Amino acid sequence: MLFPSEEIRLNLPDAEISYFPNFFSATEAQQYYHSILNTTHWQHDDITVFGKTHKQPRLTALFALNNNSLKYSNITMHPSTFTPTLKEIKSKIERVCNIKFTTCLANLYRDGEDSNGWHADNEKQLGRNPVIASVTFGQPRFFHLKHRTHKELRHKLLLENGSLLLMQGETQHHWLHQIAKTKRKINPRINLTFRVVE
Ligand SMILES: O=C(O)CCC(=O)C(=O)O
Ligand SMILES: [Fe+2]
Repeated sequence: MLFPSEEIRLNLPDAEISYFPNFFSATEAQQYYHSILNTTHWQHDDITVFGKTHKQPRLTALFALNNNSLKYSNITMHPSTFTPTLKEIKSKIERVCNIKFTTCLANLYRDGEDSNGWHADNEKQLGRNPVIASVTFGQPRFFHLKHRTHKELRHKLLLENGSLLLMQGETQHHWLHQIAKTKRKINPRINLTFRVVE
């Protein structure tokens, strides 16, 4: 696919965020979902937040072209090499991002109890204005955004199967994002976030 069907630019101040709902076809998305789910060595790390240690509420895996580890929430993740499937996805995304990613952090949200708390992807190793390309395979989940200083500024969008969300510019300086828990009975979701890690 040379041109994704549609680009929706979020009209939010201090942010540069685009959403591509059907970046991958339903068939492609389903194939990728099963392939990644079954071939990934998922890890379940302890995280320490506010001095308390507990299991992260989701499974993760890190892939990179280099040896650079990824550090966040007192975790250091060491990368495996990219699989052919992940390389293929990466190059499809790079056609719209004009950037070459080094790293992919995969998240597996097993059910509605799994989540990702409020944060910004602003670690030094991601550079000044990180470009983050985030893909969804499987269960759609809501992505929440809130402005750091203008507390009334909030936004929520559904990340659908086969979609791509692109965050760039100063987004990580001014906005936090999360995937909230839900009480609904839902299927697993795989999220891939492509980044440049120095
Ligand atoms: O699952 C998502 O869509 C978001 C993942 C995320 O924010 C992250 O891994 O930094
Ligand atoms: Fe994030």
